[in-house]
Amino acid sequence: MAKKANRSKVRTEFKKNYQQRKRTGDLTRQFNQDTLDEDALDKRERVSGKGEMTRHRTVTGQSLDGTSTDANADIDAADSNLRSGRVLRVHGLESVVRTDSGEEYRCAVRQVLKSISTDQRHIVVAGDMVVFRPEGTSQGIIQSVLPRHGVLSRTSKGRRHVLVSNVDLVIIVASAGEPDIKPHLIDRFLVTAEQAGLEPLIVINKIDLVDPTDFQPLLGVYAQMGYQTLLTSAEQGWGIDCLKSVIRNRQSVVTGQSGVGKSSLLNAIQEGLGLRVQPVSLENSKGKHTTTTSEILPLEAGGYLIDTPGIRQFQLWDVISSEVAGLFRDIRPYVSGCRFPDCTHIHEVDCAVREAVADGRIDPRRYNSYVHLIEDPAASF
Ligand SMILES: Nc1nc2c(ncn2[C@@H]2O[C@H](COP(=O)(O)OP(=O)(O)OP(=O)(O)O)[C@@H](O)[C@H]2O)c(=O)[nH]1
Ligand SMILES: [Zn+2]
Repeated sequence: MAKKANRSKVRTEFKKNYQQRKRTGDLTRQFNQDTLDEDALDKRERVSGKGEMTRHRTVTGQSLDGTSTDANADIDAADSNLRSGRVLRVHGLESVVRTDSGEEYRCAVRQVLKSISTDQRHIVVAGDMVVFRPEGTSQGIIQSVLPRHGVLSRTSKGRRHVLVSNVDLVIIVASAGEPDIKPHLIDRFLVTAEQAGLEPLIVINKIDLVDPTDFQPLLGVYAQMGYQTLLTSAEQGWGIDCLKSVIRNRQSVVTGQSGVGKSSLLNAIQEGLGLRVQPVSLENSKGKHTTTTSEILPLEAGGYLIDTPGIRQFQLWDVISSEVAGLFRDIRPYVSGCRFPDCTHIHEVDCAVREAVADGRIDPRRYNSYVHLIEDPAASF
């Protein structure tokens, strides 16, 4: 009975969303509020850039399509006192910025930047590329935030909260045992990565606890969809070199349930990354959240790793149910074959998705993940 009521709720939501998008002629757009918001912020920035902000505007404008090196060159031309760098972490009003040459500055945010943001918490986030004016050898003032890509965010109490920016790889860590693998949770993280337009890498850690061949069928399904997969043991050092080579020179975010070995993997990748590792709680085998602050960790081999506690629980993410099918790579190709354009692929007749499940073209376990995600988007694990 409760399930029936839930299905009808899901259907109503689908319809509402479909109709709204139809009205706005926006049926093909992937949900990417982040980009829109960044554009809006950028516009506000340019408007308020008149007069006092002229030099800042020049720097930002010239850096729009530039890499950090280009940005540096532009800045040198405009003002030799300005430097660029990446925000490693934000502590209240202070951000720690690292330059390309590895120097770190503790920076405040320029007052005018604060006034153009509707939510002051979002002016600067970990991962941002910023232009700052050094004051002394270790302090500075952030003048501008360069345009972001690969933004991960969540909505809390109706407000968007950017967790990290400029990400290009999401490492989804699961464990082969202790805690047991949860393919549904991997699928949820995959949907999140697809939604944000980021490349995912699926890592199954603690492979020392099981027979690796047990995982071949599961990994085969993911590989068939074009996802990169990797078996590791942080404890035994297995698969670590491979992981290192995949993440070299990229900015990767580490995600996954508590206790799967994220911190252990980071420590195995690079000694002294300094993350705390605690034994999995004996009572429930779920592990404790021992990592508490967001941080971009520079890698000796090049690139950055991001450990962000806020993205560990899927329910923190915004996923619009009518768009979920399009975020499942294996379900997406069938969606256009359904009789009803607002098909939920759960109970409708002439549903191309359900037909593909019935004759084995879609893995039934993946389809179950889809149904769970639609019926219980806020499921906790
Ligand atoms: N057997 C085995 N145990 C591992 C492995 N990797 C990590 N562990 C253990 O799993 C437990 C949890 O590891 P963490 O690295 O703290 O896990 P986490 O994902 O960072 O946990 P949170 O910080 O709570 O999110 C620790 O007791 C580790 O020693 C592995 O490859 N094999
Ligand atoms: Zn359908």
